Amino acid sequence: MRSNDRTAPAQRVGLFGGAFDPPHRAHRLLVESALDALQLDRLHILPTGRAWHKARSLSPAEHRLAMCELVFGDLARVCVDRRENDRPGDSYTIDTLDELAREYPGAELFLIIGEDQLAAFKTWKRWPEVLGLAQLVVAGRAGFPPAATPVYGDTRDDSPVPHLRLPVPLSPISSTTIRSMVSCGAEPQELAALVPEAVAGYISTHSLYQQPS
Ligand SMILES: Nc1ncnc2c1ncn2[C@@H]1O[C@H](COP(=O)(O)OP(=O)(O)OP(=O)(O)O)[C@@H](O)[C@H]1O
Ligand SMILES: O=C(O)c1ccc[n+]([C@@H]2O[C@H](COP(=O)([O-])O)[C@@H](O)[C@H]2O)c1
Repeated sequence: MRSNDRTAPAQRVGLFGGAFDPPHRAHRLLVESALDALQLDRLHILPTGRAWHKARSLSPAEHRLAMCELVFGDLARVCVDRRENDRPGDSYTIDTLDELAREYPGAELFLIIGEDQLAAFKTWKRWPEVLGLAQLVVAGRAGFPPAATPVYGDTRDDSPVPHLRLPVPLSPISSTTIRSMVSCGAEPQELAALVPEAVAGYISTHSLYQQPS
């Protein structure tokens, strides 16, 4: 099929952003599930540059990018995309979506987030425009009750945000737990259920997360 063939199906492009400080096994599971369930042609992993919405400062970008390569680098159709770290100022998803919509004209964009971010979604910059550019795809998260199902035509301020659900088992893993275990002296092998061995080794080699955060 020629690339300018009008009958060619639209490309399906996923975005998965996060602090990834560090990336962990639940992130990897979400990505595998999204590639499969959404039949994505491409999935951009987007480590946050400046997280305006987080109280703590993130670890240096080069460490988080390197750990993302260790977690996701072997997956076909997936790229670790550093653009939010190269852009000056706070990181906003709408800016990334604007860019990717231009880079993939006519593509269907899917924005993958966890239940905790869905709950905060109406605090995001220009969130109605985010919904105009991408389909939200939500993974349930242990400790966060599933959001209500949106009702077509409901325009109340507190109406549920339209989204698809990702069929992924609930996982209690968080980067916070990993940082806290490391700062309390956990050995790399004690992190085996939470991060791939290569990431546990990277954290240890670079002495990350030695102080409580
Ligand atoms: N266990 C999980 N289940 C479902 N979604 C998750 C899980 N962990 C992270 N996510 C989602 O992955 C994205 C990136 O998350 P992030 O890098 O902030 O990890 P985190 O574990 O939430 O980190 P932290 O504990 O530092 O807040 C977010 O959309 C978040 O909701
Ligand atoms: O654009 C926004 O205003 C916005 C507000 C909060 C979170 N986000 C994005 O949501 C993604 C997950 O955020 P977090 O805090 O769970 O790592 C990440 O890509 C953030 O940049 C984006």
